[in-house]
Amino acid sequence: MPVEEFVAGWISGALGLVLGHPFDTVKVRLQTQTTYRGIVDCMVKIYRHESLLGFFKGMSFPIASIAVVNSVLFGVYSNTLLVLTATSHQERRAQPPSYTHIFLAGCTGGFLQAYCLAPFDLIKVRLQNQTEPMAQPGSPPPQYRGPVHCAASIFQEEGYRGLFRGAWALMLRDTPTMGVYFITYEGLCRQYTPEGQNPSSATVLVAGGFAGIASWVAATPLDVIKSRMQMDGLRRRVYQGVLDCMVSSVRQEGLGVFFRGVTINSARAFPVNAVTFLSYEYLLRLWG
Ligand SMILES: CN(C)C(=N)NCCC[C@H](N)C(=O)O
Repeated sequence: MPVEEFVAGWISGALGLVLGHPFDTVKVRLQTQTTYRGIVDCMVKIYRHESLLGFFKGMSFPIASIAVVNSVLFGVYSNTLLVLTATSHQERRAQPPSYTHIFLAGCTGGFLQAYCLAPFDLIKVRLQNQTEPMAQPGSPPPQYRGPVHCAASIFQEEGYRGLFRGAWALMLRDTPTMGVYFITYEGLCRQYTPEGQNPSSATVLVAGGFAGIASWVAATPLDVIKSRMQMDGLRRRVYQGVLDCMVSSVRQEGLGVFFRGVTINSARAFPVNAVTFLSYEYLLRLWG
């Protein structure tokens, strides 16, 4: 099994993650807390109460986990295409796979990455939702002192299964939307690249950016539900499951709830995924 795709997926994912984390913090707050009036209000409040560091809460863990998660996504995607079409990454420009194969490979990558991502994403969301200022002498300590403490507390209170809270919503979110992600990327690259050639850096940046936006617009409804399921049970259980969370969220907040965070998700998705795909393609060409 070729491993370059796994390594390239890891490095490119880490670059994208650092760039996108401040947007991600604002998004998670908007989706799970009602104290903010919008993106700007949320950013101003985070900056005033928690300083610039507030935007980077919960980042150390995703940086470590991106090694697993993004490499699983890109590695499984590419190796599934290899099984389906018997072409390696280098051969695919000359013999492009069908969109059905690309979609199936993307869904497979998304499904498997969601399983690896679930505990890391839960810890990230719990840490991002802590509104206490960081390292202020005299202020009450936050519930979780850091990612390891957060993981240990969840494990102690809720057992191994607690670490997978929201995992179903995450799998439902990621399986089809990763198909959308790779189809958009490949479709745009093919559209703007002469047959048989590699796409230019500008094409990769634009196609990667739009692939990120398309997949996140499709993913946002389940992203909201996923974040709520992950925050559920901190004091008492509110939702019985994914469906119950959807129904009660719509009852209380209307259909618009499914698009909470869509603007910030899209603003984050463009630069993150432009950089992710550019570094991924660059590394594979370097090693190929
Ligand atoms: C849930 N969806 C839609 C996605 N994860 N889409 C692919 C983008 C992956 C990238 N690491 C990012 O975080 O934007």
